[in-house]
Amino acid sequence: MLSKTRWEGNFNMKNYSKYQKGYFMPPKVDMSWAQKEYVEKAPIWCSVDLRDGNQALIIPMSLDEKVEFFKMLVKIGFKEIEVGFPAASETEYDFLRKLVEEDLIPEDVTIQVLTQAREHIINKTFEALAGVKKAIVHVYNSTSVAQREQVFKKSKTEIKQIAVEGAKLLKTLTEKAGADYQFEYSPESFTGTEIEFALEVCNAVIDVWQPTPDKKVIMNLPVTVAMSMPHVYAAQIAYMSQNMKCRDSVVISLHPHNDRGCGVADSEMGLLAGADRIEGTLFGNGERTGNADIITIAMNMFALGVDPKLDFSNMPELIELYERVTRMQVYARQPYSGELVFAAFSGSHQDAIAKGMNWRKTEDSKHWTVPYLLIDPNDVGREYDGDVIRINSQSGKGGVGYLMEQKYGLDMPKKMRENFSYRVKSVSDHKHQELLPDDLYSIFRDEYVNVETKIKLIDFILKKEPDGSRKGAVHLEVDRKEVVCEAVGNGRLDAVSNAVQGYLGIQYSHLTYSEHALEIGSTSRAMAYISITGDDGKVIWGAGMDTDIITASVKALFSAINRMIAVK
Ligand SMILES: CC(=O)SCCNC(=O)CCNC(=O)[C@H](O)C(C)(C)COP(=O)(O)OP(=O)(O)OC[C@H]1O[C@@H](n2cnc3c(N)ncnc32)[C@H](O)[C@@H]1OP(=O)(O)O
Ligand SMILES: CC(C)C(=O)C(=O)O
Repeated sequence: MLSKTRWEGNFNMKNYSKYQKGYFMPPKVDMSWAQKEYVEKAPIWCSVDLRDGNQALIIPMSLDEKVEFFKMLVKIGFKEIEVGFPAASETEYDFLRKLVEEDLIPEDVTIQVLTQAREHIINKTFEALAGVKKAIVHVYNSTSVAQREQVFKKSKTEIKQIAVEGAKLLKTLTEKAGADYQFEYSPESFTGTEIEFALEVCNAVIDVWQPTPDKKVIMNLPVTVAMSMPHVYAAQIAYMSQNMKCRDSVVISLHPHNDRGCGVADSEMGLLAGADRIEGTLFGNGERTGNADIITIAMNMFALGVDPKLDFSNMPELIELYERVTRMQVYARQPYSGELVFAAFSGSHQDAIAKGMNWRKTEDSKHWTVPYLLIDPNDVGREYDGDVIRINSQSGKGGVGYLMEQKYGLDMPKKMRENFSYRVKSVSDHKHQELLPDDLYSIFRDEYVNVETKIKLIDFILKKEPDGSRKGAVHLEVDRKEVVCEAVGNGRLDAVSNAVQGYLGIQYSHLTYSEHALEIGSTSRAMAYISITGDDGKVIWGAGMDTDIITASVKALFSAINRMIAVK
């Protein structure tokens, strides 16, 4: 958390005229891509976690941490991985060497390295690549108005020359190494560059590299800093895609940062507008507000029925590793991965989810349509019990009942669920905290099951009369004194009920009753639920648990009676 003193100063939100549009619309704007509804096929994914993500960390990853992260990226299914900026530091350099020397790069994975378009940095990068036969060498220089004026203090021609010289050096050194490297160029700060100039620089680099459809180059058009709404970026991508030289020999790649919170939207719209490849990171880690979150882009495809060709089925494992090695945190509401993204605390959501889940069981529906859940949490390794229905004072009977049924096999009557859920809400409200399933079970057990505060069942013997009624005796303990009462009734429960009402001088009506087995087998127990209505009209619920079903029902009755007496 930022310390309070950091916030002292003169802030002026009225000063918005200080800001102006820093992006450039293409000379011809084509928005036909906006007719497409969704991204129909997985792009080429390139993880830049180990470079862009890593360079933004307070403490960059150690060598071992980078190796662990790399293995996870491979497991997820990335085929292109930017492993670092080998000229940046010893760790970056050594990491690349370790991958090579310990043969950690699978056959079907291509590593990528980043270099500035500066001779000594490129030389150092190639030194680090010694012995690597297949790689993507990615060179960049800034082309934006601001960088030209303020940082490089160079003309457009000079800036283009930096790119061209860098491109030439990559070609020369690759030929010298006899390697099969693919080339990538980024007009860094593309979003602040006049679009025609960006195109001119890219085309000049293409002229140097002379790609063919069999040997494509990658032109990466980064949102180094997000400056516009996503449709503007997409219009820029459409223009670049339509006007770039040798388009069939060029892979158009996107690398959106998230300054405006639109990294994912920029990526998706850019793909619709003609891009082929996405550079991004897991959970959107990266400079400032981060890079585009590849998990979200991929899972958005998945949620529309498209195979994203990346596997996020074990999100909890991924989060554990990511948080440990980056020392960052996955935000609780991060799409698809945050702790709370499948959680429903509010009653009406829980009720709809519980009904939706039950509907799926009976309807055998092919497509996932459960309300409030975009995807099935199970698909990304999340549990319905602990992750979806979560209980606090906003919860309702639907969710509470669903949890009690799923977790403990307790199928309470609907009205009892309601009664219990109000009890649960009250506990949560007063404690001001979330309640876990075990807390719910404790409340249920303490409040409703085998309650013996005033009267306790010791035994009962009832015989069936020729007319079908029951007659006999009930052995009770009342206020710790043993008593035996005569019992007569239509059935066993009715007989016991009549005996107790007579002995205690109380009255109630409208007895409702239901029961079910708790476990299957010889040692199985039964659970019975009973409600009684007092002469004040109040409905009181009780539950009884026993190995014998009749005893369970009598205990449920006694629970209800004891609870009724307690509130009087
Ligand atoms: C948007 C992005 O994320 S791009 C990637 C950024 N990532 C990083 O910078 C992390 C790794 N970088 C580093 O470790 C260091 O910057 C190094 C080792 C690469 C270079 O270090 P240094 O040369 O000491 O410093 P620095 O990067 O500040 O160099 C600045 C000089 O390079 C020039 N420069 C910067 N980027 C480029 C580029 N892409 N191409 C050509 N020249 C460049 C600047 O104009 C400046 O020139 P000047 O010395 O004439 O003023
Ligand atoms: C090097 C480039 C692609 C970059 O990281 C950026 O522009 O954000």
